[in-house]
Amino acid sequence: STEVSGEEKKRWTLNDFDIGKPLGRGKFGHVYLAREKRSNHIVALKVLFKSQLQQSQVEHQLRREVEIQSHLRHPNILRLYGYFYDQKRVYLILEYAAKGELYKELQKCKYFSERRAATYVASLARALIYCHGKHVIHRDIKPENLLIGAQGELKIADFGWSVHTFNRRQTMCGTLDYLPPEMVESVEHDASVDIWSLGVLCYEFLYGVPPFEAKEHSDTYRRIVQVDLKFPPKPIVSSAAKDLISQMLVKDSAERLPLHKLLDHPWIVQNADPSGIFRG
Ligand SMILES: CC(C)NC(=O)[C@H]1CCC[C@H]1Nc1nc(Nc2ccc(C(=O)N(C)C3CCN(C)CC3)cc2)ncc1C(F)(F)F
Repeated sequence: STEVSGEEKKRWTLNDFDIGKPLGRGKFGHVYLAREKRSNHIVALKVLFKSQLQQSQVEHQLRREVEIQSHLRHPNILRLYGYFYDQKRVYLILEYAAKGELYKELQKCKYFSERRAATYVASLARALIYCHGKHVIHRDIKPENLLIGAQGELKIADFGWSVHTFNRRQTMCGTLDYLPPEMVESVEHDASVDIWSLGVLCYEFLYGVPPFEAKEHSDTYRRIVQVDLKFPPKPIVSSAAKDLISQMLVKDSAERLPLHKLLDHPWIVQNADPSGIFRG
């Protein structure tokens, strides 16, 4: 039937929630632990100030983030249950990730074991395969955008930079001729941008620093476009891991290792926990 379940139609308000401790600051406001009164469901409530959103002209980006993330259902993608707003703020009702922010965990550990890194990379690859299957590219895979669930599983969050690519041919019934430049350009990159970012993330999980880091932005830019990939002698990392990273950090996007092939790579097969949960 066309009837949607209550939750989609539901008009949320602040009165539906008991607000708990602050979890920290996001880009445009604070995030609080909260409990939905009727269901006692624990959520994270991200509060964004309209004034700041307007200043930074990110309203369209936020609308796209909400539209995209609310339709994605995957164990390694943070759920967006809904949103509401009042005079001054927009509230996002998000899944609560009990074990917090991955980048803090990486800072604490300096770098991860090969088993932990492979388990995380495999679960992210599965989440990205799911996204790409829905023509969604995340475009901003990095430690700051990853959270850890109660069982230690990774959750991709913050789809602020994601785009919904459509096959222009289907949408434009065959001809591209009538597309203005900005629409043709809008998807100049394809899903393989996420493969590159996952390769950078894998390197950072294992070495504690990203591969093309440099003091000046211009130097980082040059190292990226030249794919100036070097593996330091310490910490000691297996050649299988270096082989996988080398197959992902390839300049020609068509040559990057496809995500489904990543899941069959020896380093992943030998090190990743199939459940996506790192048990230490
Ligand atoms: C992806 C995005 C870019 N990042 C964010 O939005 C950030 C901005 C602030 C918080 C986080 N957003 C979320 N955080 C959680 N869980 C969480 C976070 C932090 C801790 C933690 O370590 N403490 C409270 C510690 C406890 C100990 N004290 C000392 C320090 C803080 C524990 C659980 N779940 C959902 C969200 C979400 F995303 F839904 F909002």
